Amino acid sequence: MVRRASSVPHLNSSGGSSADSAGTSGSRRGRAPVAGSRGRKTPSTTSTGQSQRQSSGSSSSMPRSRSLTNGMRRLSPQKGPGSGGGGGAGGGGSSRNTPYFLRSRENEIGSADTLEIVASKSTGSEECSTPEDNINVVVRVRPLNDKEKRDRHGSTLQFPGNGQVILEGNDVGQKRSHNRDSVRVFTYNVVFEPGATQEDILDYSGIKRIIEMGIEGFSCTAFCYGQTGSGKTHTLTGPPDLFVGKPNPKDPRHGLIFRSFLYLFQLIKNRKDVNYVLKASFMEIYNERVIDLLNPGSARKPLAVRWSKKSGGFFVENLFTVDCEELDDLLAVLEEGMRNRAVGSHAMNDHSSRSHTILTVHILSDQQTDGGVFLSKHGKINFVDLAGSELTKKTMSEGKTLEEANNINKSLMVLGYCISSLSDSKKRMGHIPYRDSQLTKLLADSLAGNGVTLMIACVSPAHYNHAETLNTLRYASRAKRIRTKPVIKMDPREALILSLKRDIHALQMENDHLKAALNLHHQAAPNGEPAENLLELQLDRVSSGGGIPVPKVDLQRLPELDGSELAELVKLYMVENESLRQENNHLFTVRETILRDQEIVCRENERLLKKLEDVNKSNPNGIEDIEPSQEVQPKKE
Ligand SMILES: Nc1ncnc2c1ncn2[C@@H]1O[C@H](COP(=O)(O)OP(=O)(O)OP(=O)(O)O)[C@@H](O)[C@H]1O
Repeated sequence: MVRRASSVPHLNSSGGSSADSAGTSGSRRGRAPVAGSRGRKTPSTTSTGQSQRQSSGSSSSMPRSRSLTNGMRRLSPQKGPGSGGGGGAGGGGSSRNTPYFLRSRENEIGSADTLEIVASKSTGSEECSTPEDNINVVVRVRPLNDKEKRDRHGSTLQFPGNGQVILEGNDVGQKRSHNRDSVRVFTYNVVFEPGATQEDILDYSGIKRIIEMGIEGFSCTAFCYGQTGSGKTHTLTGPPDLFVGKPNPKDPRHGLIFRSFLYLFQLIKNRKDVNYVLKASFMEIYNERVIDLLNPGSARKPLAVRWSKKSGGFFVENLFTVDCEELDDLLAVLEEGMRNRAVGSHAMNDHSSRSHTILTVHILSDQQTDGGVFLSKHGKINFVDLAGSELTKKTMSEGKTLEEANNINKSLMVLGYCISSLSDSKKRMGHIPYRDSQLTKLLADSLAGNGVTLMIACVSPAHYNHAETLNTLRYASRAKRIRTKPVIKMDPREALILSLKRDIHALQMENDHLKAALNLHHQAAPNGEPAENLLELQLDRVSSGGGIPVPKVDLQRLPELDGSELAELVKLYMVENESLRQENNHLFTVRETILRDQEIVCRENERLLKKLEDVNKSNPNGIEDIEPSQEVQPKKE
């Protein structure tokens, strides 16, 4: 049974979907990588150190099993249905009906349709922004697993619809107050019940909007948060056995990252007017050390996290960034990283992620604007799979696993502090402890800054996880209060030129419009009227006042210009701007004068008509002079 979102709230709890039941056999580690499993060519890789990227032609430094397409290519995608802004298969505009196990508040799923980019008007602006918005938070509830079913663990969650989830009961071991279970209601943008499929997450979580905005040049992040074993990795990548051997792209268990890649390529292929270059990196934060998952090396040497004055954010020095010319290249990055990430086993999850991972897709685009200026943007999408919070007593962690758990819990605690401070309107202006963990340093921009963020909170419905589920739901509620203001960051020189160009374009249009309007008046004016002479005179003055040559600029050449050339260019634009402004003011004055003259003529006409009427009235039997053309011809029978 499938219903539209608007009717969802009236329905009861879910039925399951077998399509999404995940197998858990196999291992992510210790298997031989499948080189060239997709028939790819040798990868071209670069390692980034902030803005300066070191070329790394050495094949020894390449990820072991990756086999990516060589070189960077500017795609010339073909236009097809759904092109232009990525509305195509996107966001909330899916043609499929909303499944009944998805509890959504109406209009909460974003898509590019709702995206309104507000270009800053001020000269020298470095950014295009959208209005301030809250972080989009959705909740996914996994099904009870076999063990939980065997042990007869009941569900502690209910789904009344309308984006709500009800948590019933008390923490195991806690005394019940007044013999009554407590009931807590939480509301999110969307709640995915246990029967939701991987495809539902793509269609209804808002990830499509994230991808569309990434393409538009925004910095976007999708992250999964939740206790260990709650389904974060399952949601983002699918079960681990998908990455063993040759992956089957049609497997319905593929997670959000795989599906997002497909969607991303579908969108950019439809944009004929833009050249795209994609690059990807994949890292993990393991015990507070950042490891490059595309180039871990045998020693798994950690990379440094540094502050960039230029971008005003943290970055990982010397992180590999792989050029991804084709979809297969991106998928190879995902597979390679999944094989290299740290996975362990404990009492609550056989394949527990022991690290936080961040897979980043950089989307560089070049688009020629109406004014002939090339506009380049750098959007990115981070997919963050957080390690799960865990109660070490429950997971029975010890030794290495215990150390990992402590680090995981510590960094999640710092993330919690940051989220809590950012969600408080007073505290958000104060100190936010981003620097206290590598994770928060690298997520700072996504959480507070100019990015677009989707949080998928994963929870278990089992009663014995009540405390952890409550924690996650509270965490998610807090995150929902965080407001961000997505901004496209641009090169300041490009932004300045673009802004001036935009002004000139608007003034030019105004100018054309005024001239056309004046020309109409000109034609309408009776011959010999003084207004015509005045108009000609004025228009002569206007056209002789212009004539400043419009400098042609290719933004790609901007970096080659030195300071004085750039200053000269900006000066020319400003002069042209000023001249157009003056010309337009002048045209406005001319128009005013003509309108005034017209009014005088109209009034004069009215006066004459009135006079004629009076004459006719005073001479009712008089013979009227009738023009020959106005004579009435006798009608022929
Ligand atoms: N929606 C789901 N449908 C079917 N199985 C699921 C679902 N979510 C999770 N699982 C299964 O539950 C188990 C734990 O999931 P997963 O490893 O994704 O949890 P996690 O939150 O990433 O845990 P950790 O933090 O320990 O890494 C896996 O066997 C996974 O396949």
